Amino acid sequence: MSEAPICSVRGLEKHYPITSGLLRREVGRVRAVDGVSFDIERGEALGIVGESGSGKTTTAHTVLGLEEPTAGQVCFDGEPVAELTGSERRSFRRRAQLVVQDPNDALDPRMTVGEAVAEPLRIHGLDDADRRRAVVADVLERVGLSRDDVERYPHEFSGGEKQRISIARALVVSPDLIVADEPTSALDARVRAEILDLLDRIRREFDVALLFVSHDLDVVRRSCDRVAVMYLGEIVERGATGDVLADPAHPYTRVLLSSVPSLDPTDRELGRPLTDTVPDPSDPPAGCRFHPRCPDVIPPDDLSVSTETWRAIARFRFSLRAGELPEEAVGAETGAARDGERRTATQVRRAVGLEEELADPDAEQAVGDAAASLAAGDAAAAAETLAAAFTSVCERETPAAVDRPDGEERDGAATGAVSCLRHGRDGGAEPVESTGVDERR
Ligand SMILES: Nc1ncnc2c1ncn2[C@@H]1O[C@H](COP(=O)(O)OP(=O)(O)OP(=O)(O)O)[C@@H](O)[C@H]1O
Repeated sequence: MSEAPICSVRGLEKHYPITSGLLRREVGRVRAVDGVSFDIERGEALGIVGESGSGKTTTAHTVLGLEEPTAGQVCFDGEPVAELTGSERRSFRRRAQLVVQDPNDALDPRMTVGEAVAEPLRIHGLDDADRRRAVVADVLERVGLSRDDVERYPHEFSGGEKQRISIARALVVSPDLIVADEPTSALDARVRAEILDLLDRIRREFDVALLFVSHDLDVVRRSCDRVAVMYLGEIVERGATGDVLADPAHPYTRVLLSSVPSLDPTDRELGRPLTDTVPDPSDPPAGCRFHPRCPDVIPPDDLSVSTETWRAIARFRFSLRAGELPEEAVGAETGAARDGERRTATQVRRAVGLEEELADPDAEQAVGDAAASLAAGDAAAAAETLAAAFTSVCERETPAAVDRPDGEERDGAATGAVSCLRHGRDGGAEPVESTGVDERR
């Protein structure tokens, strides 16, 4: 593709200050978006996918200029958005439109459909009322409504129809980019499919680019040419949708995929995160931000246990830190044991799946000590022992984005990238594909 992208995002950051006291002194920052880069080509559909709180909406709003970036740059049609003034800024506001999840947020209940869809035209300078009426009637038909709907009010329409009206409002000013933030999550499956079909048709008919923000991989699979996967304010993997979903290179992408109910149980188990708690974006984990949840977290070089055992150790360590240990593993003094009885170290080890003696003597010593500390109610000592004995490179090194292993090339450049230390390290470990095989003894 030789034409410059319609939108180009580089090193984008959006941090929200956390303040305290009367003087509202800054005591921290929510790193909602933390160094994100991507391009949206003209006429393509790019999906941003990730769990709640990963920074998708903040990215979308910052792209549209609704939020000011803390750092980094958004260029629209080659121009830095932050530097646009006057008519250029107005033109950007027309050319980049937003469709939100709940159409009720976009529609004034006191305005007729005709008024609602005509409003952006008026704001952007189409003063001729007859012309406006003609354009509105045409757009309503293009989104699957009737030109006779102009006199009706939003409450007379179903959820799906209201979303069509809000799409008509975006489309009426002939944008080059529509940012659709969870456009179908409030709709039932049948209507969702209809709205996705509509957006797809609009993209082709009007050659408008779409930025889809969604937590739903099925939406992305269905509607997007390319996908960027976000976790805790960062893009961890991006590439052609087919490549990324068929062969995810980042463990987080596998975790997201494994939450899709249609997968077979083996795939689902492979993508099970070590812990469920998403860390606070004001205090993200060091190194790879996903490491405390990552089922493929890299073991210490000198550890000689099976992959399965390493996973159990890592789960023990990070669940303890996240406060997610099973009740059976928690000593009475920590206040969480149901029966108020003290646990034995053996019971703790059984509860975390490490009851058998480990072949590696150092690992055995550390797990035994940690279990004993926990049984005695000293969770802090247990956490310290595990952290000292089982430090992963994933918490020391921040992964750089490297080409996806099987990424196709376009114009000589790889189309996909992954930020995971399992890829691209010199002699680095390959992604873990199997469970239960003792690979390290
Ligand atoms: N105005 C704000 N002030 C402080 N923190 C914010 C603000 N807006 C968002 N955040 C925080 O930034 C992080 C990213 O939020 P964002 O809404 O962008 O995520 P998301 O991936 O779109 O999630 P969701 O799907 O739940 O909307 C969250 O931790 C959120 O609490």
